[in-house]
Amino acid sequence: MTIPVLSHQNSARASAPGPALLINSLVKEFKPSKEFAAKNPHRLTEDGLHRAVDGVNLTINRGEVTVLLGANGAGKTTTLACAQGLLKPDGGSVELLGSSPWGASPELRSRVGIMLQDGGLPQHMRPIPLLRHIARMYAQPLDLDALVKRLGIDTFNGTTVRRLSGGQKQRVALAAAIIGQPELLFLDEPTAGLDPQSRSVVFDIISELRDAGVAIALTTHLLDDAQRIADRVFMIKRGTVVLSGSMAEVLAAGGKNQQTLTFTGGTGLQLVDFLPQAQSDGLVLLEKAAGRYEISGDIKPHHLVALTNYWQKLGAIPTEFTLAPRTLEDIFLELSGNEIR
Ligand SMILES: Nc1ncnc2c1ncn2[C@@H]1O[C@H](COP(=O)(O)OP(=O)(O)OP(=O)(O)O)[C@@H](O)[C@H]1O
Repeated sequence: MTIPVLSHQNSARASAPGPALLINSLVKEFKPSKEFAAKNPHRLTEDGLHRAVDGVNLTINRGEVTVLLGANGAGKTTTLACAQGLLKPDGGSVELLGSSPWGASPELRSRVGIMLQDGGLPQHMRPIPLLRHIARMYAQPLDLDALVKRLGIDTFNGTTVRRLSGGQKQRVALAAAIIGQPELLFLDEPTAGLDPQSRSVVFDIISELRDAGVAIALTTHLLDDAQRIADRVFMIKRGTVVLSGSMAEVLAAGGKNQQTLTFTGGTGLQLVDFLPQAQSDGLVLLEKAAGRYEISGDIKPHHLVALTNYWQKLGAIPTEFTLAPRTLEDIFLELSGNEIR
């Protein structure tokens, strides 16, 4: 099932000139909390401020899903709040559908859909009356009955927003963000907390919106989901973009022939035991958990031969063995480090 009406209106928008959102050299500073200032003196400006966004350049194209990645506190929400006109930056510029987002006209606002992390929905209303109310604010809303059925909202309409589960609130928040047929859609963690069925429906809806020409800016910590859905990636670390490009470019960053081999075997294995030349070939072996290993790098056929010879000598085979290209998660962890923020 696809979302009715959607393609009709948005296909014309997909060919509108220029990107849907253009952010140039964006800077946003906050007065830091005492705790932040004490723990991070090196991250304060000369004026004692915390520069949460430090020169971000970002483009969101029509007909594409763009994902913003970054550890907690990296500056994603602040960047998007500036882009949406909710925060005034201290430097740089933002063009939202060709105009400034600050003091934006109701007409401009009606072309932008925003799904917030906490839903931002009135707590006392039931979902369908709430969505009907929101739909009335738009000139050409989506077919409410079809949307509600698609997202399974009809199955919990007897409950007010306050009492909905996290995943149910997410679905209502998504419906509220797209019902006005936005040209540019901001989705904050759209698949967090969803069960597999709802997650799959949300993926399908996002793909259909993208195919209909909607520009989608998405933040998520679910890197599998990001890799599955996004066309373009911006990775933010401490307020600056550290990696950007198409998904294919980002996955190829740092070497095209990077792969990860995972297997389970006896504990305490040393790389040199079974792959004598592996270290000089630049491979890295990690024992991720007891008896569970990960070899990463430019893995060649002779490495696999050495590995199977080793197992033949032992008279054993691993209980699990996978060889896969580097994932977005591998790249994210390399760039953002393992430290918790
Ligand atoms: N109003 C504010 N006053 C002071 N500091 C703030 C304010 N808003 C955000 N910050 C700080 O700015 C930094 C960036 O926060 P932001 O919410 O943009 O991060 P994020 O990348 O969205 O993180 P998360 O993944 O946890 O949502 C954080 O250190 C945060 O504490």
